[in-house]
Amino acid sequence: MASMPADRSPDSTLALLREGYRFIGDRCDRYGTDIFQTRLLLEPTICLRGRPAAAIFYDPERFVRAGAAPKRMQRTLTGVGGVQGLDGAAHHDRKAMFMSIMTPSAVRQLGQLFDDEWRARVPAWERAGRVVLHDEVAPLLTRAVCAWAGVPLADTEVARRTAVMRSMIEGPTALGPRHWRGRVGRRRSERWLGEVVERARVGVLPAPPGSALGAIAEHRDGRGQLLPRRIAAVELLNVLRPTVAVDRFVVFAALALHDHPQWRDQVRGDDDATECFVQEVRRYYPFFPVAAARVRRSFDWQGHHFPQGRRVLLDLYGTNHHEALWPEPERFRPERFAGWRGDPYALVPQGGGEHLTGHRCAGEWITIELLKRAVTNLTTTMRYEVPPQDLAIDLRRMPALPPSGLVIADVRRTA
Ligand code: HEM
Repeated sequence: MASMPADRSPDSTLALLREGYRFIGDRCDRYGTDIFQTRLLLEPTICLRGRPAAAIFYDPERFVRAGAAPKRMQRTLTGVGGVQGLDGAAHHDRKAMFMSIMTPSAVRQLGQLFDDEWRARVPAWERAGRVVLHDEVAPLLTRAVCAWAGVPLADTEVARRTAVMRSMIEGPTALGPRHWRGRVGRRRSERWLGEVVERARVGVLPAPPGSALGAIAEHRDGRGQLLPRRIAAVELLNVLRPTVAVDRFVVFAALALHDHPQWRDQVRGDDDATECFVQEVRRYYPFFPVAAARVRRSFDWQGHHFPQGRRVLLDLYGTNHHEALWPEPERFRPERFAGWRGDPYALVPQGGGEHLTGHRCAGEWITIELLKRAVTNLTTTMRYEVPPQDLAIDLRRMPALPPSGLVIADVRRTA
């Protein structure tokens, strides 16, 4: 059995928080491998990156998710009892519920709602002189996804609910008050959505057919049981929260248009080019650093032993920037996706493998649709300036974003 390179430090949790997205990649480069062992949160952990690694990581015969996610992540970002921590038949059943919502027409409908919100907001941006795109896009997504999901939302609630969902996204890696805001935000949101589910179940709030609320409130598990109210709330939040988080990708897309202005013309009126651009945004910019799992039963792979129960991290960012998969990985080149046939283990910003049978993100098609709408709006329905500001992305900060949130100025409608 080959010996696995190992970090010397007794625990590397602080190094991971300090080094951020490059924590695994830098060590792999240093050791000249795509696998090494370290200790995180005082537990031995195997870190992997690259395509072959992604292919085993997303093999449900080899890995399980139960007990893989750290508590601080569950208490802020994902919740307890949701689809992310399920395995086997329970996971298939719950995941089928999510995927039933993601029909092509439903995805388009959400795109249209976002588009309508965007266009309705442009006059306010014209009047404002300058706005922070990150702050502006999130409420549009909150409104669109709540309307789409069948969750009532008064105008007066939009800002608060948006802020709370953001706090959950920043919670897992934050320390002190920012982390606690994430926990409180999750508790409040689960209470709110638990009530919404209850009202749908008793018929006070009829859920539109095919809506996320309808699918989740009425879902019955393998034993014919409705989901407990809190779990239903966790799952409804699993639709709302990540949709609002698409705001970060929208900021990255706007940044890419700013840094590579030749793409403004290329994407205009060209759906294929827009898709290539959006895929490159998802590959290039940092979002989720890693995915976590545990070894189901001991096995050997590429001469290395994986003992049962061992925690394993797959470097999503590092796989998206792996030289063997992506020539010149540190260059933003949307043309690399022209004619791309897809590869479930190469482009993994939202996880890899299969949507239905594995833990790949349920909202990938939604993300692509919303990003395409945003790129089209940024290039065809308005023009704007990007004043001097700090747009540097610090890969040590998770989740990453340009510090300015991307300020745009002198917005004018063009369509
Ligand atoms: C903002 C962009 C998004 C990113 C970067 C993202 C990323 C991810 C990642 C990395 C995973 C975990 C994969 C794994 O465990 O191996 C995941 C899972 C998931 N995502 Fe997303 N996601 C996004 C948007 C969405 C949207 C829009 C939705 C729903 C509307 C969504 C719903 C889910 C669900 C339900 C899961 C759990 C799937 C499972 O465990 O089977 N995500 N996402």
